[in-house]
Amino acid sequence: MTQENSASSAMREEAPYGGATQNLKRVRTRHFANAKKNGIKITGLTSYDQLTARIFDEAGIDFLLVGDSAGNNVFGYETTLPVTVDELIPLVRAVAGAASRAFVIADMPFGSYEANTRDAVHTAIRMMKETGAHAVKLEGGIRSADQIRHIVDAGIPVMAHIGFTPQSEHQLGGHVIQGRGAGEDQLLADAKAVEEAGAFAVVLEMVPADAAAKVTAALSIPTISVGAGPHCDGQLLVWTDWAGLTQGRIPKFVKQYAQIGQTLRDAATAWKSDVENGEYPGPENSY
Ligand SMILES: Nc1nc(=O)c2c([nH]1)NC[C@@H]1CN(c3ccc(C(=O)N[C@@H](CCC(=O)O)C(=O)O)cc3)CN21
Ligand SMILES: CC(C)C(=O)C(=O)O
Ligand SMILES: [Mg+2]
Repeated sequence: MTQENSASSAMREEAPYGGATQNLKRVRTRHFANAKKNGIKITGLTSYDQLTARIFDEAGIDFLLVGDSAGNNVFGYETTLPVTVDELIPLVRAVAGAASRAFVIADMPFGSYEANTRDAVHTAIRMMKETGAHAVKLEGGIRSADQIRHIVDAGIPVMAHIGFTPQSEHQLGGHVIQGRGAGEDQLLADAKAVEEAGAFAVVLEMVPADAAAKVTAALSIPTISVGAGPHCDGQLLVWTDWAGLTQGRIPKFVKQYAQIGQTLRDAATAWKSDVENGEYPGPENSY
């Protein structure tokens, strides 16, 4: 039996107990393909540090994306545009070092791949060499197909990202849903282009569910939804949105699974009060 066959039959057995890749030593690109073939949903979260990486890895999340959304969530920028490769690399290294099972993907920052295929390959190689990531992600469909092909030719798996692409939010005119009406043909053409260029999966961000369903049916590679409805092959969210840590406007597609922000605020308030009242540190916290 080939490795391919044993992996997919193993996944069929595991499916009822814990998702696409539960008992695997390390998630690989072939498991993304197998999951689509077998109708098992793929799960991903962003992560920017070793603490969350370890927790999400232990929970069995299939892949961790070290997103340039670190610009908002770690560095406090208003957009992802100012993020540099040098800023992102230490975060990717932290996540890759902490994840023993999850597939770790390094986002390519704005300005690090668009101008030409040389820049794209150079950045992707830096990411792999200096971080221990297993793949890179970049934004754009037809416009990024040459870059995807050249990175794949260098031996690096690429996750594509189409629909709403935050690095071009000023061109798109804000956080606008993509793939509506005539935009559906563009979305399908972009999806086909990244598949043909060799991407192993494609993120669809802020796309109507029915358009995402058509893309998912038209592609052999898995589609990963970020606000693209239930018919994609997998789901991905920005962890700080999902855990209730982000301040300000949260997109409608996010469902919050925790209220970490409120938990931390309550903890800080209680601790401040205990210190001021002389209740902390007690004898049990003193030498
Ligand atoms: N996945 C993701 N992409 C992002 O670009 C992003 C995040 N998450 N989380 C943090 C911030 C917040 N962002 C967003 C993105 C969209 C809306 C939003 O309200 N969108 C409208 C739809 C807009 C439309 O009608 O075209 C919504 O109702 O969700 C808000 C904040 C952008 N950032
Ligand atoms: C929202 C995802 C797809 C992303 O690109 C990021 O977190 O940077
Ligand atoms: Mg990103």
